[in-house]
Amino acid sequence: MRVLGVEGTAWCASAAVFDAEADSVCIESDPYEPDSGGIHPREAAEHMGDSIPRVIEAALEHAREEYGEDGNDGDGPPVDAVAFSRGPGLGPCLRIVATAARALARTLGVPLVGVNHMLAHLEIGRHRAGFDSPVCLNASGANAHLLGFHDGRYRVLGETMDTGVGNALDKFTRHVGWSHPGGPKIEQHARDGEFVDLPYVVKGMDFSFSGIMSAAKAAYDDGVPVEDVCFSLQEHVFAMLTEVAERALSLTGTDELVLGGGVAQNARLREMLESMCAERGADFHAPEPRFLRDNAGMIAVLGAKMAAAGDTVAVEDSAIDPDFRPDQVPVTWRSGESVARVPSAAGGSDEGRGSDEDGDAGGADLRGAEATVEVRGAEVVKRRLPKGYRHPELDATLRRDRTVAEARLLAAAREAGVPTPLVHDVDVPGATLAMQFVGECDLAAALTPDRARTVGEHLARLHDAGIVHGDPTTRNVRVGGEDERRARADGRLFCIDFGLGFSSDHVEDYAMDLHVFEQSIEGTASDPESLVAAVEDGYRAVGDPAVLERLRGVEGRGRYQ
Ligand SMILES: C[C@@H](O)[C@H](NC(=O)OP(=O)(O)OC[C@H]1O[C@@H](n2cnc3c(N)ncnc32)[C@H](O)[C@@H]1O)C(=O)O
Ligand SMILES: Nc1ncnc2c1ncn2[C@@H]1O[C@H](COP(=O)(O)OP(=O)(O)OP(=O)(O)O)[C@@H](O)[C@H]1O
Ligand SMILES: [Fe+2]
Repeated sequence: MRVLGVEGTAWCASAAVFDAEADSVCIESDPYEPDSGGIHPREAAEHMGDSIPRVIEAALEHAREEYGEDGNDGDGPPVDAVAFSRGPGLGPCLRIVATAARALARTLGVPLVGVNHMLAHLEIGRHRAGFDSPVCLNASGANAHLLGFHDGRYRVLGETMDTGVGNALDKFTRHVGWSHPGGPKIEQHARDGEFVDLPYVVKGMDFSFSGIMSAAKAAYDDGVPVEDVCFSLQEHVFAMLTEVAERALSLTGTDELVLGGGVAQNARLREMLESMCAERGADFHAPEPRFLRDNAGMIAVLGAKMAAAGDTVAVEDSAIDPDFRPDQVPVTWRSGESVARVPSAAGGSDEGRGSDEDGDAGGADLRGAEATVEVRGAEVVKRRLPKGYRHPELDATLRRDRTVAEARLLAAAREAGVPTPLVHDVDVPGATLAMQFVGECDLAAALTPDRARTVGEHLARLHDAGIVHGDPTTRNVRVGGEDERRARADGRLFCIDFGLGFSSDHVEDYAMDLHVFEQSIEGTASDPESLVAAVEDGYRAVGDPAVLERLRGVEGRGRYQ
């Protein structure tokens, strides 16, 4: 099968021919380079209008040369299908691409395939790596998210709560007066920079860039050398992405990671992800740069997989969608394998090395994304080990602050009526906590609507006491055993791992906490709807209804800016 792909969601007018038998891709691209400022939608659309016909003609010319005027067999078109980026992206650009693709498919008499641009960024990595079911990190201009395949769809495991990662970097370089795109200039200047402290914001597997970008601009305005700001921006922003990618690998029990998107051309980001994967024994793949930035090669490759599965679209149904989300796409081209296996009953953590089947892990070492947890009889010792991918200063700060926060909030939560393990000892310089062993397995291994409801109640109690958990997932709740159930009628559910927690009286922070918990259910459970409804019932019964209202707003926030 041979497919001609067309791309033009924002800045890159591109056409490509993918030959599936030879696994070869020929890409013709023409980038739009704004004279000043960022991407202007009208100028970008004008660029598409001029360039799309040209790049299509060049790609077709290549196909004719390679495969003969009428294809190999002498009587057919040179390609078997035309695939195009249907969204997300800038409406005026998408419309031009779609019009050209429809006309071409009609002229050649071949089917049309409508491709989700974000899935193309990730499928190209899976295709090139030959991985089966990896966690996918997309680091592009307008987006940043983690996806895992589960039950016929790519689920969003985590994402930016405000701007895309490339757009965030570009905003800083515009402030400094550098031309678009800013990412490569940040990378160059970072080579001569030194570390300065900037905000670092992750919430479960979600993250946000607005705080760090404001701080970076303010630092520059205050006279901090621009090289230092660039260096530190990279160290913070990419460490955030690496941390959430590691958490996604840990939560889903996956040992393959692929990277996609234009920011993935940055060597420091790739180095951090590579180092994180090596430390935990996972495989990492980032495709070559021509497949990372926007390009039609990735559209043609995914288009071919879709066409082979019969997933084509009639012209009258081929409307573009500027807000097309990756989790909206029914995945027709993959079989049933899932990234997100529900962890085994044995504690639920990575491998649970040495733990026995019922999770009563005498002497065993468990491993979360951040820490190792050593079980010593009725006690566990949790150590936040240094992360080699992080800058040493950032690493030391995060390990210290999280250890202190966890000890403080475990006690505060218990006072607020939420069961937590008792802290026995805190060693701040060693980033180590000794605490009571609780529960017999993680909630991920024993999730029921009743338990989901109880977690909703727990979160409401925490929030009423001004506590934000910061990372409430089904792995950070432990399910009480028989003894604990007998001792308390409610069958205890213990909240653990308050390392990302903080005190706050903002409804927004509480809604975000609920969002993180619901996302952890949606990413891994087979019947998420009833479980999510149960969480919200529990929350409503105990907590402030304004938080549930705000949750609806959080869910739709800032995904394609
Ligand atoms: C919807 C679609 O139009 C959009 N495309 C897009 O954002 O173009 P992409 O090629 O994936 O990424 C461009 C971004 O990638 C950044 N970038 C390029 N080279 C970089 C580098 N060496 N370091 C950091 N950022 C870099 C640029 O600054 C720019 O923000 C998207 O995929 O989100
Ligand atoms: N007090 C405890 N009692 C019993 N098991 C525990 C306790 N604390 C941690 N564990 C086990 O160890 C695992 C990892 O612990 P924890 O979540 O605190 O580490 P982490 O590295 O911060 O994890 P992550 O960042 O992946 O959520 C938990 O999922 C749980 O199975
Ligand atoms: Fe892109």
